[in-house]
Amino acid sequence: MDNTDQYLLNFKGYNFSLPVVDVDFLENLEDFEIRDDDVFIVTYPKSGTIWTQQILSLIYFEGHRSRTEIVKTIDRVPFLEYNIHKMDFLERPSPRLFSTHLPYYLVPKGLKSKKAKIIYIYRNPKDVLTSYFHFSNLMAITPAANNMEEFLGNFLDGKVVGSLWFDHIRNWYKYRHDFNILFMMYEEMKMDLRNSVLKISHFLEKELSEEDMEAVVKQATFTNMKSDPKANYYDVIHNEVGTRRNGHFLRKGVIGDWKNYLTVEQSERFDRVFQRKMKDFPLKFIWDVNKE
Ligand SMILES: Nc1ncnc2c1ncn2[C@@H]1O[C@H](COP(=O)(O)OS(=O)(=O)O)[C@@H](OP(=O)(O)O)[C@H]1O
Repeated sequence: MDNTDQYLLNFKGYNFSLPVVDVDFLENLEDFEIRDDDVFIVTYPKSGTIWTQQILSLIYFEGHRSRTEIVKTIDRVPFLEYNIHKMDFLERPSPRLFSTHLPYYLVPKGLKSKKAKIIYIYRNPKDVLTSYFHFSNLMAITPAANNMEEFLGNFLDGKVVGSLWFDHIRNWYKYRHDFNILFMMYEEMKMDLRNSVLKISHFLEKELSEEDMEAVVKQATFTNMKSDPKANYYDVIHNEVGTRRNGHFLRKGVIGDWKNYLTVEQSERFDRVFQRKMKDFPLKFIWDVNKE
């Protein structure tokens, strides 16, 4: 994977996906006008973005809950910096929902008015790494990850889209008081989806009826999303962006899959870096279904 330059665009110290980013848009991103009722999902890649896109669009749009309006999740909650459908964001009716992988220092400054809401989803980084490894082999727009050893090195060096996982989460947390932000953990969503949807809807000040809550939870499960063409990105990855092989964006959706892919040595190497970079970091991580 020594051809990363073909795939990465480093802009102001952060790596974007070169084939799908619009540099002119990035140049003006700081001044992108934020509305008070905008909602942003912020994630490091492979941490639960599509899942939260689905949850938010189900919370906000009756037509999505009832399955009467056929709009793909990616168009309901588009990526700010990867606007692959060239949507006119200024024309979008409120409330606008967005996704982004941006680091805290590159987001539009209007978010600092603390009116628009941000939901930051984080996931244990060994599962992020594992999910990312598979994603890199699947997608044509990322450098193929020849083997885990090589990918681990790139991940730990931040030579991937999203740059360093450690910096992303640490800084979003450090500067959290500058924003109106809720931190949610992928593993908690996995272990108690209902309660997580409740937390998210409280934060969004969108109280759901019992019936609507049921509909959201049911349609946001891994199994349901995997078989729902609006929610599983099938079209986006296979017919638009392009893949190298067969595979699904919704791969396994479990906690602790890293144990099937990292050797003991690789895991220990990861631990050493994690301990060094994350010491004093207050958020806890769940690495395994059985232990924290
Ligand atoms: N409903 C649900 N439940 C549990 N897990 C889910 C769900 N939806 C998506 N996923 C898993 O999230 C991983 C993809 O992460 P992202 O959506 O953040 O990817 S991306 O950054 O937008 O490319 C990817 O993880 P892995 O399966 O481990 O590869 C998806 O399967």
